[in-house]
Amino acid sequence: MFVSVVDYRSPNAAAEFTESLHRSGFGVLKNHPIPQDLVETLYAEWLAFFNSEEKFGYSFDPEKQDGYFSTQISETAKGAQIKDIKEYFHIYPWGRIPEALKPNAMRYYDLANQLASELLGWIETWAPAEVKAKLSEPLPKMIEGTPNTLLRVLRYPPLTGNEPPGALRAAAHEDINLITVLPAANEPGLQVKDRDGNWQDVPCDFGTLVINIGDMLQEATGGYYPSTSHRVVNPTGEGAFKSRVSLPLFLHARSEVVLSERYTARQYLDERLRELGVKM
Ligand SMILES: O=C(O)CCC(=O)C(=O)O
Ligand SMILES: [Fe+2]
Repeated sequence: MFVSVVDYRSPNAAAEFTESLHRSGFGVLKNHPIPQDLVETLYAEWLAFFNSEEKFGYSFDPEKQDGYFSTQISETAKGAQIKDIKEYFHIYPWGRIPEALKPNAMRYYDLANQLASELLGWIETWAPAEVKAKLSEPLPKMIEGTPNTLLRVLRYPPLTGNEPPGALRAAAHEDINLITVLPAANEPGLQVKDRDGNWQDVPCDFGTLVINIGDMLQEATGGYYPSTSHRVVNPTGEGAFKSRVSLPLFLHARSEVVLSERYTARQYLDERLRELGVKM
C-alpha cells in the first residue's frame, strides 16, 4: 500500500510509520492519543460557526493571517487557475477566535502539538545519518515555542451545481510547513498522488489521524521525506448535499530556524504565501 495505516501502540510503530512517510509523504495512525470525542465536538462547534453570520466579524488579517477566509477569498493552489470550493478559519494562540470556541480549539491545538513533537522525534530518529547531519537543530526543537503553527478549520460547503468547471474542494497542492496533523474528516475525498502519477484515496476511517510531510521538511531533509501532492475531490451522490469539515494543524518552525543553505523558515513561508496570493 502507498500510504500505511500504523497502530500507534505497536512496538514497530515508529519504524513502520516513518517508512510510509519516506515512501509516500503520508502515514495514517490509529489508536493515537488525540481523543475522538474532542475532534467530533470541534467539527460540530465549527460547522455551527460557519453556518452563522458571526464569521463575517472575523475577516482575515492579510498581514497576520489569522481569522476567517471566505469562499471568495479562498486559496488558489500554486499553479492552479480556479479557486478552491472552501472557507476556513486560521487559529493561532495569539490570534482572534470566538471566545466560546476557544477552550476546545486550544485543547486540541496543545494535544496535537505534543503528538507532533513526538512524531518529529520518530522522523528524525529513523532518518539515515546523512539526512540527520543536514538538520540545523533537532526537529522537535524547531517547533518549540513557535508562534507560527497554524490550526486551520476548513468547511467545504455542500455543492450547489453552479461551481466553475474544474473547481475542486481543494486543488492539488503540497503543504508548506514541516508536517501536518489531520484527523480523518467527517466525509471522504482526500487523495494523494502516487509515484506513477495516479490519485489514491488516503485511508480515512473516522477516528484515524493522517500525517503528511510538508515542503519545509522536504527542504530540510534534502528530499528524504517527500512533500507529496494531495487534493480533496468533490463528492457525488448524497455526499454533494453535505458539508465536509476538516482540521489540519500545520506545524511550523520558529521563524529563525535554518531549514537549509537556501532558507530560514520565515523566508520560505513568505515566498510561498506570496505565490498563493494571500500575502502582499
Ligand atoms: O481537508 C482535507 O482533508 C485536507 C486539507 C488540506 O490538504 C489543506 O488544507 O492543506
Ligand atoms: Fe494540504
